[in-house]
Amino acid sequence: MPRIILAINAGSSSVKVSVYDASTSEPKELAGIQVSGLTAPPATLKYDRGDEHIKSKELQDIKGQEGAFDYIIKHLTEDSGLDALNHPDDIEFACHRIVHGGNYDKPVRIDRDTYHHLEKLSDLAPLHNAGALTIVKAVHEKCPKASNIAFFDSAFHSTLPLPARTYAIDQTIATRNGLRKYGFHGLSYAFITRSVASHLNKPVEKTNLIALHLGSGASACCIQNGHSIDTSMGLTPLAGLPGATRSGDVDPSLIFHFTHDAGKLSPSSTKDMSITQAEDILNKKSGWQVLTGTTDFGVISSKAEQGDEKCKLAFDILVDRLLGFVGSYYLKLGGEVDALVFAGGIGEKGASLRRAIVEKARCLGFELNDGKNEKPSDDVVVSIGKEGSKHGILVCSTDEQVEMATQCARDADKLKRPE
Ligand SMILES: Nc1ncnc2c1ncn2[C@@H]1O[C@H](COP(=O)(O)OP(=O)(O)O)[C@@H](O)[C@H]1O
Ligand SMILES: CC(=O)OP(=O)(O)O
Ligand SMILES: [Mg+2]
Repeated sequence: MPRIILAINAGSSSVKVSVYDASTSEPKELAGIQVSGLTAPPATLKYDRGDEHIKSKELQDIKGQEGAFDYIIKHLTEDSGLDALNHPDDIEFACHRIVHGGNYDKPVRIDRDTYHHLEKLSDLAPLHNAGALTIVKAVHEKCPKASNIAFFDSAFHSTLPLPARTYAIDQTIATRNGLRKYGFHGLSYAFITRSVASHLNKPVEKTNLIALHLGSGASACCIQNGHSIDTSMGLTPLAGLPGATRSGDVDPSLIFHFTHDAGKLSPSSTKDMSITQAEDILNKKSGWQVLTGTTDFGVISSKAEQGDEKCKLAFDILVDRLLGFVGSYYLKLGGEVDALVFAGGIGEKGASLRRAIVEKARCLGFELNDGKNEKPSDDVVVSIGKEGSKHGILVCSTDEQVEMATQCARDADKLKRPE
């Protein structure tokens, strides 16, 4: 029997699942399925298995994350081309990307206690945790034989030094309420660190990177000797860089001048998650969407080039904020930087954004190979730097699902539910 791992990445509006055979040491991807558009129906299906590809197929009557997961399990078990998975009982592990993991510094099997603990953290990641926990519940019901494992986006940053993780506030209250920098996108940064070290032929423990994960949510990470020593997100994924619908850093007093109702409960609160008007505005009603009318940074970049003023401002804001983190992390690494790494949808596809950043970082010894920047190859890690320049510049096709499956296969004996 093959060892089947399902790696599940539940976003606020989509559920992505990859299926792996982990019978051998490196998990092999058998299929990838994604149901998107859950907040703006009709939902759409994307499916890839070998030569079989379905793109943007409209689905009717899919309700929420649970409905999407039901559909996904049915599709996978009924696909006659996916021999290894014919029944939900064939799934040995279900790996869940949980964005906020509080003090957890490694993956854990989800039992009743961990589940309730994670429920309490939902308020701190209002776009993410509640959706992921809905899927944990669905797997528990639909795939009773699977071991449910939580992989935390915050775990990679458990190495943050005290000054980097501490806010300058009353420490009694900070400790009591767990108010510190946690940092996120850690599964992606773990994948990036492992893949880039292997590309550079260096041990992970000697690899220093400035890594940028730029997707719907965007963050930067300073990696020294393979460990996170600083990152731009904070107590919640709102801090740092702006994103699709997030403001990123603002003066903390700003919200009280924006609305008199900042502390009131937002109508988008649910029984599983309470969220204030302030959190609603800064997490869901800000960022690229309100500045330009679209969340697609590809559209923003090309309109900016054509002279659209709103898009140009949004593009320049991201460049401005990114330069702040690149400069800061360069100093924190004492200039000993193996590479500046671009990842996530915007980092991987946004040639003009990469060009704008590297032009300004030229004074630090970063130089671009323009041809490679315009058309990086499909490899997992691609160099786009000029040969002979002081520091490397890389594009990494990051993959949070592969990272979960790899860690799960490595520690399978420890993570598996006792019979
Ligand atoms: N050609 C492009 N140039 C710049 N950004 C792009 C391009 N194509 C897509 N993107 C951006 O990539 C984002 C998706 O990144 P991804 O990492 O897949 O997001 P998520 O955080 O939802 O997983 C889209 O929202 C879009 O803004
Ligand atoms: C942590 C986070 O912001 O994740 P995403 O970019 O997937 O929304
Ligand atoms: Mg993402």
